Amino acid sequence: MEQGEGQNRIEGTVEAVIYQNEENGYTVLRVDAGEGGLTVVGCMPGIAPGEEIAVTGQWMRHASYGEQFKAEVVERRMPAGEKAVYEYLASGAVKGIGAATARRMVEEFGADALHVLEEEPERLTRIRGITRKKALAMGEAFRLQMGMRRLLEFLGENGVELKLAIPLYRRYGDRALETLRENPYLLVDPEFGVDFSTADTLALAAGLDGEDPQRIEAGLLFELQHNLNNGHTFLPRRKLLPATAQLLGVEPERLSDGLDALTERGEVVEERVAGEDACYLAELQEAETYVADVLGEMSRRELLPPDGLDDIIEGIQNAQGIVYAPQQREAVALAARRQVMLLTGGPGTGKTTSLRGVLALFDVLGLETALAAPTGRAAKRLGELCGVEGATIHRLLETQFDPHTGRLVFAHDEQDPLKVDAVIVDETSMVDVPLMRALLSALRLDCRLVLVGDPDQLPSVGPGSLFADLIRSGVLPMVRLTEIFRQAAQSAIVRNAHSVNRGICPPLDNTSSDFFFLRRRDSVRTAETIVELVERRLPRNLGIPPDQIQVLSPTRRGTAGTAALNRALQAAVNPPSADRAERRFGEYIFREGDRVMQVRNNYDVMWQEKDGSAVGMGIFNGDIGRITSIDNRNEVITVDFDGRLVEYSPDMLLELEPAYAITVHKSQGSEYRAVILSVCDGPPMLLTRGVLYTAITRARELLILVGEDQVVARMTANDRQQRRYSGLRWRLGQEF
Ligand SMILES: Nc1ncnc2c1ncn2[C@@H]1O[C@H](COP(=O)(O)OP(=O)(O)OP(=O)(O)O)[C@@H](O)[C@H]1O
Repeated sequence: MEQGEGQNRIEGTVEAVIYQNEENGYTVLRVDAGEGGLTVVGCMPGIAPGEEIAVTGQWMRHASYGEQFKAEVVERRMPAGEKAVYEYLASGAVKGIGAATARRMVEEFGADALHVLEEEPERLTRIRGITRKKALAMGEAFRLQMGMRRLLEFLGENGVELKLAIPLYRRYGDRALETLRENPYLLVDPEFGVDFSTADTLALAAGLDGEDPQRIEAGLLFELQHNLNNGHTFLPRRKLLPATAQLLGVEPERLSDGLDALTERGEVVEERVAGEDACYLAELQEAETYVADVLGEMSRRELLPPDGLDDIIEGIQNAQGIVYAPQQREAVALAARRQVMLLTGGPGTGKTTSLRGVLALFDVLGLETALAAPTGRAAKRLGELCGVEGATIHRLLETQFDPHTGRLVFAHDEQDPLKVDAVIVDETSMVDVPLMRALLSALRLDCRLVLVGDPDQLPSVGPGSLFADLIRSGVLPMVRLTEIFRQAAQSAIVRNAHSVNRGICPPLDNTSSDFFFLRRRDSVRTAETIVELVERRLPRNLGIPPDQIQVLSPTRRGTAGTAALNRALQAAVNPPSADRAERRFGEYIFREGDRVMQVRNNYDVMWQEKDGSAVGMGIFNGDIGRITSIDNRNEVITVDFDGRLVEYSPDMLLELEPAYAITVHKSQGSEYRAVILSVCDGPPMLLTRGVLYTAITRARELLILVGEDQVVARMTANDRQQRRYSGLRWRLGQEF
């Protein structure tokens, strides 16, 4: 599709509804606008033939369907006149009314039929065959529809995305419009995801005073919510007040009462934590306290080790065909004595080998053990390494949507705990506080827990620096593996990862066979080299096909950022072709054969195994797949995620991005045969040691850095980590 220019307005009568998606309201209409039929597309749930509409939007050219009008604001007028009312009712627009009933209604009430239906449905009983019960049900169905329509009009008039009508309705039912008018700030809830400024404009336009308590409280909650994305579980009062004051354009002193009101109502918890006046969203405070309490409790519990533990470990070593180093032996032995433990270490220090040892021990002890990881890829890899199935934590807990709140809930919790005796979690550095809370609440009281990870990897995207906090608290039983095994030490990838971690810039002299540096003096040349490596050099010279190479960049922006690299790599490895369909979506052109990534957790999307053998739910942030087909007629893009096929409708495309190049942050928890990292100048916040270390440790066989050597040196030296406000370590310390 090509985008036309400027806003246009058309008016007409709906002739036919060609397509309507019940879930998200996406609709394709045939509209009679006086000069023949037009195609209008957009979010217009419940719209029906016979309705008069006035639509503001833009003309677009669709590759297969030609010109169509994309609606942004839709004003719907009720059909007037007997003919239009009849057509509207006969179209099936109102549940329970078909053509025959429509005819009788118009015969009886004329053009007033709709008024009767909405205001005095009991009068419908005058029509033969309509009982009182049925009449009331018809009236109710119509009123519901009118509610949706008015809600849509309100959203349209206020420049809020129309597609929010559906989730608003799901949450608030027929009181949605009223509730929204009373409190426009509810749109800022993460479920609706509207900018604070949009909701604020709406509220101010409706006459709310700039210092109204409602506005101030909404601003404070937004600021706390927003800062979860920066990894903070709380904000100190001394930061929260000025930040909110700036957001709202009011004096900080004006905010204290609002904060007090929120605390009184229990939406915010203010608590003295590690010398700060910590302000928490209530659920985060609860989650953090819960995690500290439960892990503190588990840490104190000592278990009786089995008789002959040494012999058992001996047997496990023999079965694995290795001799444990002392630290590894200690790890397995600790798992026999404690209910919870941490197992940490850098690459090649034998974490996985020890984890397998613990798993084997639990097996000998007759414990049923679940293996889990925070991402799908990490879970899969863990399963492969251990020879048993690994699951994502979300899958283990069985994610469900609460249809009333539209929020995510887990099937397993204190009421319905997991039926396992032990859980081993890998890549724990990626687990945030709310997810750990959910996991802990689903463990039986005597369930064992082993948390494995590398604390020097980038921290979780979500709030908290959980794994690092657990380690630094010194409260949990822990084994830290430090010895790099000979086999691993032969790899320059492993050696250099460790040296970066110690702040020593790795040698960039290309004397190894798996770690290379290609010096390029600017980002244009860097990008060219990266494309050449993926397109020709690695496939031809080393036999590594493009789909086993992952290009990484610390940043999205700039010539050597992921956005530009994706365009360049797509043009090189999957160029336009007559036999590969494509579809434009925002700034992207998706094409059959493209490598793509799901960028949000979507728990209620359905996948089907390629061979049709199984179906399931859920595709997660960071999952990488390939577009197998683009059906522009039905507006469906099919993506193959390692054998699981998912169909993306237009509204889901927001969750899909090209993945020839991805940011280092998105690569966490995944491994690739070959990794190419672009190292060009950029903001120091992104050029950190943690980013370089994480990127290097993603590579299994080959790592190539392309760019400027000073940038590599600077990244190695830049050990600044953005401070995350979190009270977990402090709370664990208080426990003892
Ligand atoms: N006790 C041992 N004796 C000999 N080799 C070992 C021993 N423990 C581990 N290794 C070898 O060292 C290498 C690294 O071990 P492992 O994969 O367990 O480390 P890791 O910490 O999980 O590494 P990564 O984080 O890179 O996956 C492997 O090749 C493994 O076979």
